[in-house]
Amino acid sequence: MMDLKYGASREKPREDAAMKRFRGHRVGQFIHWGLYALPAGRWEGKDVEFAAEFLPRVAKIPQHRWEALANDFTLADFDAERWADTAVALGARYMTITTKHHDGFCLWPSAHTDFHMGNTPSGRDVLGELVAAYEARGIDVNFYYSVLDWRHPDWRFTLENDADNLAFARYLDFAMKQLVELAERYPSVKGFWFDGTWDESVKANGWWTWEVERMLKERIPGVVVNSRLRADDFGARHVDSNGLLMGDYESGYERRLPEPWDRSVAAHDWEACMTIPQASWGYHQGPWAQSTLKHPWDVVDMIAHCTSLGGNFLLNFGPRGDGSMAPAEVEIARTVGQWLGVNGEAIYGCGFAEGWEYPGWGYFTQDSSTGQVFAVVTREPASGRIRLELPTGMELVGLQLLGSAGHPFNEHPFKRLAGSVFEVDLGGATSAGPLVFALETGAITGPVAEKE
Ligand SMILES: COc1ccc([C@H]2[C@H](O)[C@H](O)[C@H](C)N2C)cc1
Repeated sequence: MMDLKYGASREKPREDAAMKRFRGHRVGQFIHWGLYALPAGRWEGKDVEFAAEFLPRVAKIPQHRWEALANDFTLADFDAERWADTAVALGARYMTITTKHHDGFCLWPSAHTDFHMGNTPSGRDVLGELVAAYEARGIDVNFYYSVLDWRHPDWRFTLENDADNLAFARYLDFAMKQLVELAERYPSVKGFWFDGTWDESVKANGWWTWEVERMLKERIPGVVVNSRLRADDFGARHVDSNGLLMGDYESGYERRLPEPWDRSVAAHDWEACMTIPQASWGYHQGPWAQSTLKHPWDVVDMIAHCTSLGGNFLLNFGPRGDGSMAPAEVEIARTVGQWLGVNGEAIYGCGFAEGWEYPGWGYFTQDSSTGQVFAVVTREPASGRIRLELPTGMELVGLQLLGSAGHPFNEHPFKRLAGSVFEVDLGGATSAGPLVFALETGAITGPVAEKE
């Protein structure tokens, strides 16, 4: 093991109450909102693909024209209560909001820049309104903060000379001041989601990333920080040069999940973040985005996939320029939330089911406190039957289809194929969306007649 000054803070996952709470949430609402929601991927009458929040870079928009958007950011239809209601509808237990994205615009009245909400027509403190509305509903709030800042004069992608080093030192000082400001203004925030840390300039300043994590944890005990913030003494990111995870959970899964399903992922805490369109985080009005919205059952499959490997799933919403949520995204939230309303006991507070192999037709999840195992069937075989392979020596005693109150364990048709292998006929089971069974199991006590 190398002796690192700015490496991982621990070798094992955090087991304190705040981390257990974050881990048990399993489902979060990501929100990307800023000036980019106004053009929404269209500039000078032309749709620009792959560019909602990236529009200023992709369309090479002059800085002064981008900054002028602040004058149109009227928040005419922004209502934090309605946003929070969308999170409730989704069944989200936490929300992560872009306080400042790569363009440098701040959703709070920062004292350290002029590019913020205070210099817009409404002057409203968007972050303050959101924290109040979400916490009133018992939903934890986390802050996304982009270290990358395209607007700030002292930002550097690389450090070529002393002048660059001096400028970037000023930038890191500015960013630290903004992070202290966020921690002081909104002390109830539960986590920080850092982004924009892939450039050489940041990787060469692992000490700063270590200092940021230390400062936040000093000011907000229990606060949860993602792995994207951290670089170690040698510029290694997420995982330090000794192979240990930095930050409190791995956050490299962006618009992808662990494929193939691999139990080793369950060794540490992690979170996958996902867009509803194929690839747009900010609202993009064009068919490039709007024709690629995920189906609610795709989202349910991803939620169960993450839970089965002990990870959280953060589904992104891109509100429109006027502050209204996009109706199509709200509809998806409602459908997923209705499914979670019936089947959430297989997700919330659940994780990796030790000893259960990946079944192919869906996922096994296990309640971390009761040990109850669930089968989430997201890819029903054409045969209408699933092969249920229990850990060796275990007996399937019965199974309960969630949401079918009164459906006693033993009624559902299943038969033993061999030893601890059973087949369940899904035939009669009906449910809105993927089926979930609570499994009642026991130890095999006597000889088992093997099927010929
Ligand atoms: C391909 O390079 C990317 C892709 C996504 C990102 C940003 C997105 O704007 C969004 O904030 C996502 C979470 N982040 C990684 C940055 C660089």
